[in-house]
Amino acid sequence: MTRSSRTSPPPGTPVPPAQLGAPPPGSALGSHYSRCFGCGSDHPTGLHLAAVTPDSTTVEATFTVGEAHQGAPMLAHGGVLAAAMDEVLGMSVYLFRKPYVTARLETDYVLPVPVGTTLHLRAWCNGITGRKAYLEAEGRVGAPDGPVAVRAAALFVEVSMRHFAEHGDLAAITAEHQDYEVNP
Ligand SMILES: CCCCCCCCCC(=O)SCCNC(=O)CCNC(=O)[C@H](O)C(C)(C)COP(=O)(O)OP(=O)(O)OC[C@H]1O[C@@H](n2cnc3c(N)ncnc32)[C@H](O)[C@@H]1OP(=O)(O)O
Repeated sequence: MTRSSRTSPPPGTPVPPAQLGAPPPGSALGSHYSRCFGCGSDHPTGLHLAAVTPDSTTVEATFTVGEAHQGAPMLAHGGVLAAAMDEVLGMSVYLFRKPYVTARLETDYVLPVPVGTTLHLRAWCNGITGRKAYLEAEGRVGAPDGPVAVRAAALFVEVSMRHFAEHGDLAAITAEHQDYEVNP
């Protein structure tokens, strides 16, 4: 992956261990919001990512490219592929049990991805320092060890739950997802 300095952890940045309260190894990861474009089951044309954590610190997910996800005829749109990477990266940082948002997302498109392809996604953390989490992900065609089609590197920044209350619809999130206190 070609990463910029903004998505590369400073030397010595520790990779955090699995957190107390993280889903146990092998757990399926639910959606954080049913209308989320990435993981929501109620989104009619969303990505419907199905994800598990093998070890409580990384995420593996699948996403099948549908007709609603085209850019060129019968090929996945690059922005949709970036969204899939953003989602799996977000799922992985969420394993560290704090709210984060994407601050920067870098993507390498390595292969064209036809409609009907199942991408096998994997995301992991390269380090967390202060509010900044450095993450990486890849998407492989057809199988977990298939050819790499997409790579991503990202900086996520920790926010408080007030971020969602002030800028979005906190009630809609907390109605479905009650393991965060708004005013801890
Ligand atoms: C309970 C369920 C919750 C479910 C959550 C689902 C979330 C799903 C994930 C998403 O979809 S996120 C959506 C897309 N992202 C956003 O909408 C974020 C929009 N951006 C912001 O809100 C703010 O810019 C941000 C919170 C990221 C940072 O603003 P702040 O004012 O809080 O922090 P600040 O600007 O001081 O930055 C903190 C640090 O990050 C660094 N930083 C911020 N943005 C950066 C950037 N783009 N590139 C590099 N560094 C960046 C910044 O330089 C600084 O570094 P230092 O601490 O070393 O000084």
